[in-house]
Order: sequence, then C-alpha cells, then structure tokens
Amino acid sequence: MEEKSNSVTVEDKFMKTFKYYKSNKPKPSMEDVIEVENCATDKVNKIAAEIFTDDPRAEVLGLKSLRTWQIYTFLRHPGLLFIRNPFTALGQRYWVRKCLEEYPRKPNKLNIDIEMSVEDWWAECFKKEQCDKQLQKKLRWTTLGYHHNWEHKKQNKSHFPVDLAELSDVLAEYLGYSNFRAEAAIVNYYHMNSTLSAHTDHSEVNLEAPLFSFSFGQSAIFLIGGKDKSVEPSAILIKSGDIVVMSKEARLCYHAVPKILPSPDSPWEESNISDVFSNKVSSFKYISEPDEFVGTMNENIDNKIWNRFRNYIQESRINMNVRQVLNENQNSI
Ligand SMILES: O=C(O)CCC(=O)C(=O)O
Ligand SMILES: [Fe+2]
Repeated sequence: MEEKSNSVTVEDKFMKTFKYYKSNKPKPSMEDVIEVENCATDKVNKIAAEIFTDDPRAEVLGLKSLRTWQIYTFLRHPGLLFIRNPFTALGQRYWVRKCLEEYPRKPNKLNIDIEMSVEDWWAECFKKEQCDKQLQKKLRWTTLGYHHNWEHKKQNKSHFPVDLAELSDVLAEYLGYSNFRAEAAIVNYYHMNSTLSAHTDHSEVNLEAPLFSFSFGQSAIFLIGGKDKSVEPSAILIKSGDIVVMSKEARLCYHAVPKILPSPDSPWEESNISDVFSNKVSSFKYISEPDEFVGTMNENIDNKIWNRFRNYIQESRINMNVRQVLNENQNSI
C-alpha cells in the first residue's frame, strides 16, 4: 500500500507489518515480537522506580505493592511505558467482571446499539439457561464518560466509573502525573480472530495527558510506530494484566492490534486467593463506598460467581483504554 503525501510517494510500512502479523497462512514468526522481560537492552530498558512509600489503595484495587512493579521503556519509542502485570489474581478477576457485567450497561454506548437496543448486555446473554454466545461475541466496545465524538457533542457524556477513576489515579500518581483525571474510556472486547486497525487517538482536547491501557485475558501483538504510517512499527507482546502507557512523544503515534494469541497461562487463576480488607484504606479519592467496593472484589474468590467470567476470558481479550479529555483548568467542553 502506498500513500501520497506532498506529492512524494511514501511506503505504508505500518500496513505491511500489520498484514504480516494478522496473517494465519503463513503464520508470522514471533522472532521480532518484543517480550519485555526477555528482550535485548538495545531495544528495551527496565527502569528502577524509586518507590519509598506504597499507595495504601493498591491492594484493595487489586494491585501488587508498587515496590514490586516492573516498568520498561523502549529505545525506539520515547514516552512509551510498559508495566508487566502489576495485578493480583483477585484484581484481574475484579476488572474482567466489571468490564463484562457493569460497564456495558446503559446509558453507556455500545457498538451493538446501531442494530439492537440492549439495556444490560451481560444479563441479556444469560437470560436463558444457556449462554447466548452469538450475542456475547457481538460486543466489540463500550465507552465510558465522554463518548467517542466528544468534540462534536457537548452533552455526549455518561458517568465515569469511580473504581476505574481510582485505579487510573493510583497509576497516574505512581508515574508523577498527579493532576491526571480519568474522564473517558473505551473498553475493547476481542475474540481470537479480532483485530484493531492502525489509528491514532487524537479526539481529546488534552493531548498532553498520558493514555493508560489495561489488558486482561488472552494475549495480543500490539504494534506501535510513529506519527505517520511510513515508520515501521515495533511489535510488542501484551499479556493479561499488562499496562501500556502512551505519554509524551508516544501519545499520538500510530498503533494497532493485528493478532490475538492464546495466553500460555491464566494469571486470574490462583489456588489460594485471599480476601482484601477495606479498613486499610482511608484515602480513596473517588470511591465513596469502600465497604461495598471491597465486598464486590472479594465475591470473585467464589468460583461459582467467577465461572461465567472465566469462560469468557479464556477465549477473549479485554482492553480498558483510559484518557483525560479536558485541559487542567477546564471543567467542561
Ligand atoms: O487493545 C489495545 O491494546 C489498544 C486499544 C486502542 O488502541 C484504543 O482503544 O484506542
Ligand atoms: Fe488507540
């Protein structure tokens, strides 16, 4: 594929790599796919974060101690950060369940709205005794907070979930973005044959704030290139629990998901998952009912409750893509 720009023909190297990794026949080689912990230091660097005090919210939000977080940078992609699964098994279960059971409820917007009206997609999938797999597979995205075309429709907004705002705040504080406000999110749902084509995320008013991307379930090849598609992208393996941060120069770079891969392990499964306690926390910024929150978190230890969500995530991937929309001193669009 070739694209004309200022009468000069430039090669779309992004598309070429996208097609290479999307292909089933022949299967792509995984040789050049970056797995952060096994990658040569001329591509990836592990940075030692100097964390002296843990965030008291981390454990109840399903995160491991901030002192144990493993954070990576990429030499070809300044501003791109990768945190290797900082979630506990209980945390993975909580966020997967939220993305399936709660976030797709109305008034949030869903891709299936154009063909049907569903108030509560997850409940609808389980209306009959057998799960409606066809309906289950139809959901590809839902938006939270400011919806996708926020620049055009000022009132196009629903409530942003307080739990996801709190999780994003822990990450933002950890990275030194203490003024970050989570105002919009897209939750993407992928099945084993799903892809997401090359794009940049530029509809927010504030393009300085970082973008946080949380992934759960099956693995993915994530491509990230440059400000235009002539830059050959890097391929990075994203596994369940991994967080990708697109900040600074990386915030407006082209990216895509050409392939979903079966996850070799299931970090949402652990034999001895123990309860978390709300009395440890006195510092929530957004969550006003900590006991209720912790109650829901602990419910997922019960495999009878978790089972439906487990069945879904064993053959799907979920990505929560969180952004700040407004500028620091702005209150509305
Ligand atoms: O699924 C992913 O990892 C990326 C999703 C994404 O780029 C988006 O929602 O804009
Ligand atoms: Fe994106």
